[in-house]
Amino acid sequence: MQLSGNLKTATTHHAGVVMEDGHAYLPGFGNEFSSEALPDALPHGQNTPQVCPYGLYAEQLSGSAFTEPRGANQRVWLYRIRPSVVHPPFQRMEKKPVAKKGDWPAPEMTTRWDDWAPNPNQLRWLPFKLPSADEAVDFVDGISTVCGAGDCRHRMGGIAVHIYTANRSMGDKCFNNSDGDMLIVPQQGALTIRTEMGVMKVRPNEICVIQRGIRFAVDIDGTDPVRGYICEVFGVHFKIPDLGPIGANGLASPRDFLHPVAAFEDRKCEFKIINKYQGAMFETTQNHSPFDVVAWHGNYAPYKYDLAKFMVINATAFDHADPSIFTVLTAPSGIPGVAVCDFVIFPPRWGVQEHTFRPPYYHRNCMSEFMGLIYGNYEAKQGGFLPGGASLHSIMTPHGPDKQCFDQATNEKMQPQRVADGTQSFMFESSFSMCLTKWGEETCERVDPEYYKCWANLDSNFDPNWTLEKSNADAWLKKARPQA
Ligand SMILES: O=C(O)Cc1cc(O)ccc1O
Ligand SMILES: [Fe+2]
Repeated sequence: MQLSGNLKTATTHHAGVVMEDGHAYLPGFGNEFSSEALPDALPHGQNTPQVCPYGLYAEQLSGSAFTEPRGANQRVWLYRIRPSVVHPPFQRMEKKPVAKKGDWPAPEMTTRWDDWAPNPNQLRWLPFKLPSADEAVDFVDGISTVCGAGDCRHRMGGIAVHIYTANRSMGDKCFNNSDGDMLIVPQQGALTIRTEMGVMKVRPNEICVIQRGIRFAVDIDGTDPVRGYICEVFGVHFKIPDLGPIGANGLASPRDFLHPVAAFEDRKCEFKIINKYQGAMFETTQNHSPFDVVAWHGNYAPYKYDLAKFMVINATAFDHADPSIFTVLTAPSGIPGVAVCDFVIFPPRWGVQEHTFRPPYYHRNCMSEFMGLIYGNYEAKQGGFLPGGASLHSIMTPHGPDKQCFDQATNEKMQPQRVADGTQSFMFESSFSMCLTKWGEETCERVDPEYYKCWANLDSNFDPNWTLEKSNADAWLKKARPQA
């Protein structure tokens, strides 16, 4: 398969499974993979022979401390044409000038959380602006930070939520994020992502994770603008959640996580490496492609996942289950059950509960909830929350269904009905109290000042003369005990 330049993919027993996007992948969450683009490029029986096959260099990329327990230990061995260290020194990148053309706001990626004042209000963003045709913006140049918290300089964890927009491919330029793992959620337009481990195509309603330090370049089809969301986590890695009483099957299945197969290019060229290190951007230009890994083995590799494959588990009798039942991936903090980030989706499904206010309940949470919409609409807000937009309900910030949703859900006939058909919304739920950035609250010019009004007409329905007998409210409980 010819992918770009003289990129060659695996042709051996490590060839992976060719999926309908035309690329080959290695399935299985957390597996130990082996992949070689040329036969016998992986050394047999050892990692570092005196001379590697094909004259390749062996290089280890560690995603965990050497001494972490086996279940948490992540590393990959790369067999490459040149070691990554062959590059001129990185230079600090100039701050980008404010965009003049169109009304697309100049992007700003940051991990400085104290530059902007806190705001405890409910926030909603209209769809983030896309670059106009006369602005050439690639994926890494088009990233802006909306909110986040925590420190990328230690392993205690942290989170940053970014929006990306782009209308150009990165070409001979790649991104090396030294700070965190990136969960990328395309909302508009497909991404073809070249990585050191191979190529992945990620379309809207698919997501991918590219771990810290893995070099990657994002290409797009033509110049149609793309947009999406990124959740960057510091010091931790995403994993699929434990299932507890659900059993051995359900939610996201390990076999549906797809990793690229080895693909390399042996190309002399001016190749720019962008390095985000301690929140600052650096660049260098080397004289060859960094995508020169002929073979690799290990368990530290990017992956993609199709959200349509999520096996939904939900309440089938009464009441509304907490959204944790929809967790696709979790980046755990050190505290049991507490996440740096849970990636939660609200997938199409049946709603069948009876005697129940079916939409999300009103609540205040000790977690931050950042939501995005890939397509369609969100079940608790039929209007205003639009694809490519977002909302943030911060720690202890009250929120819940809007007036229209409340009225509908309190009057609707309790029969099975499809929920969220033709839609896909998601949430980055974090135990961190996230700070807004200047870009997020001001520069992007997308904060909807009217948001609070969607709850304003939720009037009192209080009836002091209400009685249990008159209301017959417990009839359904009695029905469940016919012998009594
Ligand atoms: O606030 C939201 O819309 C997200 C959410 C959904 C849900 O089903 C229950 C709780 C919750 O926070
Ligand atoms: Fe919520």
